Amino acid sequence: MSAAGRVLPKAVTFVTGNAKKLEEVRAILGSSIPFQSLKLDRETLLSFCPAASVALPRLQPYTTSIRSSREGFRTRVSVPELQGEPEDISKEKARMAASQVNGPVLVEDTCLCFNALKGLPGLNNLLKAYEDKSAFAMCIFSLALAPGEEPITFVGKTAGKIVPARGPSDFGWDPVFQPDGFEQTYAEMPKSVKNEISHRGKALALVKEHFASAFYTVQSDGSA
Ligand SMILES: O=c1[nH]c(=O)c2ncn([C@@H]3O[C@H](COP(=O)(O)OP(=O)(O)OP(=O)(O)O)[C@@H](O)[C@H]3O)c2[nH]1
Ligand SMILES: [Mg+2]
Repeated sequence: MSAAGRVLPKAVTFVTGNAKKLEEVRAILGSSIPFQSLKLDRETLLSFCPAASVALPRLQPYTTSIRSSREGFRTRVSVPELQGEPEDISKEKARMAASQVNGPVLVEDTCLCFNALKGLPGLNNLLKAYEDKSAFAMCIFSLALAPGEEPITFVGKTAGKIVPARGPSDFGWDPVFQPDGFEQTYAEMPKSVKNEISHRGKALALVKEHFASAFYTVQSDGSA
């Protein structure tokens, strides 16, 4: 059955505990799709989603607490961190979030992949042992239109290399990732340039295409 023309009960909720991600998603999406944002803590998420307590052990959960002042939040937030294949993680996040929000949600999972290694603290030291510094940044968005519905995924990848840190250090590994074809790291380049060529920008271009072809409409009482 096609989802085209489907009426959504409310605007899509982008669920994340990461203020920097939200900032970029807002800048990239603009008003192209109807969305709002929500920070969810792990306990709330789990309490609304009994199925998650079954799903989580399968994906080996652990909790990461973010000291939010670094990311611009006033309170300490705790978001669920799952381990597994990136696409599975992203989909699982979407399932849990859709149950909690009781409506359409968009989530994302991001990783910096260096051969078999993912973005780790002290990456440069770790990579000293390797001649090949090539890497790619990957972003997987998952859209769940309703609780219990199989999420749709959108993947964006940007190839580059790991370099000694350059530029502002307010967003994760941005200072050590230099995309191919550029002399600047993600952290050094203007935000508009990063958003155009980034893993996140590419994945969101697919999300936008999906919305453009699916013709979703949001019920006029969008606050429901
Ligand atoms: O330098 C960066 N440039 C980026 O463009 C970017 N996107 C994500 N990250 C970092 O990668 C880790 C796992 O990300 P992640 O997907 O698990 O997100 P998260 O747990 O922070 O938030 P969320 O899961 O609530 O959405 C987190 O430390 C994020 O800060 C980035 N770092
Ligand atoms: Mg996370």
